[in-house]
Formats: sequence, C-alpha cells, structure tokens
Amino acid sequence: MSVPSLLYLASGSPRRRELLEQLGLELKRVPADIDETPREGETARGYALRLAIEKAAAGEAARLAQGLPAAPLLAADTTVTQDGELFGKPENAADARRMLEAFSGRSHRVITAIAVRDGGTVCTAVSETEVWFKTLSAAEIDRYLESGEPFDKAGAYGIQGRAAVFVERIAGSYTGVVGLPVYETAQLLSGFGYRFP
Ligand SMILES: Cc1cn([C@H]2C[C@H](O)[C@@H](COP(=O)(O)OP(=O)(O)OP(=O)(O)O)O2)c(=O)[nH]c1=O
Repeated sequence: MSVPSLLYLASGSPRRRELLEQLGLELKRVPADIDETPREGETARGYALRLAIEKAAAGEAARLAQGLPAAPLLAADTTVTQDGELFGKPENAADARRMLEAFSGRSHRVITAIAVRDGGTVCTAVSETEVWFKTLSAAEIDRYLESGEPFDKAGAYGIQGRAAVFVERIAGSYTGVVGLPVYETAQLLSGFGYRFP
C-alpha cells in the first residue's frame, strides 16, 4: 500500500490546520457545517464524539458533491465541561465572563474528539485533559475579554494565547486543549497508512 499524503480537513479551525501541518500532512479543506445543539442528557464525551462523527459525515458529503478524489478525511470537536455542564463557544461577552468565572480557582475538563473517515470506515479517538485555573480577578477577566480571544473558542479561552497565564497546570494533552491532540491523531492516521514523522 502506498503511503497517503493528502488528508481532507473538515474543519475551519486555524489551530487544527496548524497542528496537522506540523505533522507534514498535505491538507485540503472541505466544509462541515452541522447543528451543534447538545441533546438532552448527553455527556460531554458523547457530545464531542457525536459532533466529530457528524462533521466527518458532512465533510465527506461536501467532498462527494464537489467531485473531489477519494482520500481519508479528518474532523474534530472540542468541548469543555465542569460539574456536568457543557461549555461551548460563548454567545457574547456576558456568557464568556460566566464561563471564566466558573473556571476561576478550580479545574475543568477539555475534551477533544477526532473522527477519521475513509469510504465507509470511521475511526475515532478522544482526549480528555484536566486544566487548573488560578483564581481570576474581575480586572483580569475584563482585560481578557477586551483582547477578543474568547469568542471563537470552547470555554471562552485559548491556552495557546493570553489565557496561558491563567493555567496553573494541566493533566493530559496540551494539543488536545488547543483543539487537536497530536499524539492521538497520529495514532489514528497511522491506521489509515500515514507515516509519522
Ligand atoms: C479550550 C480551547 C479551545 N480552543 C478552540 C479549539 C476549537 O477551534 C474551538 C472549539 O470549537 P469546535 O466547535 O471544536 O471547532 P471550530 O468550530 O473552531 O472548528 P470546526 O468545527 O470547523 O473544526 O475552541 C482553543 O483554541 N484553545 C483552547 O484552549
């Protein structure tokens, strides 16, 4: 079997693209617009996995509709959870403030699910990381909101940006928190014939 280099990326996240480019993959983006409403009683892990699988299916449909040649496709979803509550992207500044106040001085979990699809085969992996925030002052939260960073990110922060100073420690995968766990991704893609490094 020849080693594939092309991978369809059913994601608009610049972080995911950068992390995959770091692995040396040749990427082609396909759209994957889905309804991200959580279902009643869904766990964070179940929600992230379902969304990753649905994004992969939507991406595959878009590839077929565009008449693009067959190749494996990857999609992912990141969600944040604390005390059984799901924290997606904030709807506005008040929502972002509510999330950051909830995380202040405590830990929460960041779950990233990935789905790789090739024809009828779908394989998935999930990374779960516990993140401990220091106690945040109202002024720190205000300044962070003003940076504009929270608004396109699950849990209203980016560990790779200015919120790095909020993080005392993590247990799990740093790249999983950023949006694509590199170790799990490489393991999954190896099963589809890709080789790393
Ligand atoms: C917690 C955290 C999340 N995030 C980002 C990663 C994801 O891009 C985003 C979660 O939203 P997602 O819905 O997982 O992804 P997305 O809408 O950005 O991209 P797509 O669905 O097209 O793949 O939050 C960070 O960048 N840093 C962090 O520390």
